[in-house]
Amino acid sequence: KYGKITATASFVPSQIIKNNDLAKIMDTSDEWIKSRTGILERRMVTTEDTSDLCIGVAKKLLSKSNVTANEIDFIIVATMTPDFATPSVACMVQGAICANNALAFDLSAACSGFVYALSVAEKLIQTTAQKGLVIGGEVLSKSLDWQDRTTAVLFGDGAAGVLLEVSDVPMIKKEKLQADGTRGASLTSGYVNNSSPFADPKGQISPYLQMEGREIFDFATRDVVRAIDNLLEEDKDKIDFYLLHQANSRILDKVAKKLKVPRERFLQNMDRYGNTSGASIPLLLDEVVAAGIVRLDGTQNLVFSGFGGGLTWGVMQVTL
Ligand SMILES: O=C(O)C1CCN(c2ccc(-c3cc(CO)ccc3Cl)cn2)CC1
Repeated sequence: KYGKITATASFVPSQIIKNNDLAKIMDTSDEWIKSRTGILERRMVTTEDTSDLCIGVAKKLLSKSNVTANEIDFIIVATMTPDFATPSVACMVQGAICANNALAFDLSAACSGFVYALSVAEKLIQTTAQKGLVIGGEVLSKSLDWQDRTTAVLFGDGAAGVLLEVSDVPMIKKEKLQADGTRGASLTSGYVNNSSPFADPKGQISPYLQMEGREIFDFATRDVVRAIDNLLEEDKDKIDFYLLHQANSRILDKVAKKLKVPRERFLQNMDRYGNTSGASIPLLLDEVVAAGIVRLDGTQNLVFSGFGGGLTWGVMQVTL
């Protein structure tokens, strides 16, 4: 028994924020953002929260397939920006679509979240489950320090996901999920300071996203490249498309070069969405499936690779 992606869907806020919209409120420019990241615009919520975006994805996945909500056995949401610590976004989705037979939990692996979640979901199918939803969803705009131009311009809001159903054909050919907590301080977000009347109010830690950009950039172009190389070995040329976490187009340039793979095999849409962390890979997948570039007919070999906070990184070779 294996998991197979039988549908993809995405749900993004309607508000588009262009680079020049940011240049109006902080000391940055379209030129800087475009040249250093490849980002031209991104979506930002007005009133929606992560649960709203993920519920939108779930509803679309059900309507695109002939699967009913009570047939869903599990819902996993990969997010680093949940509405609440509890209830999980996954539980909020479960309630909203009345998937009353589904277990539901959030998975916290930042930009590796979708790959981690897809791997875990596949294990549920290999043991007991038949059908489930794997969704990556973020409202990063609520985590950003809007006084810090080095991070505020990089991120966007959005959600996307897949319907996974049991199949006799293996989808995941190879996978490797990794973490390095000793480097976790390079990318932090969402710290909640203790405010108990009995606590010692030690130095307050910022609740906003903070990133050592150079460290993370180097991590992406070293550790992640090594992980992809080690996993694929001689399969590199068999891969039709690489769907990497959409953090920065210059990173895709460097990774393609180091892997000696044509750059055009590295699909991208961060130009229109920015870095949407756990949503970035499913958002890209849904777009290229909708465009007919990727087909869910078992004829194409893809690589999914997420990398980011934790630090975490994950590589998966799939045949969709
Ligand atoms: O060119 C410059 O000065 C700067 C240099 C730093 N840059 C970076 C650095 C790191 C990331 C990034 C972030 C995450 C978090 O999801 C994950 C993975 C990555 Cl590789 C994105 N951009 C932007 C342009």
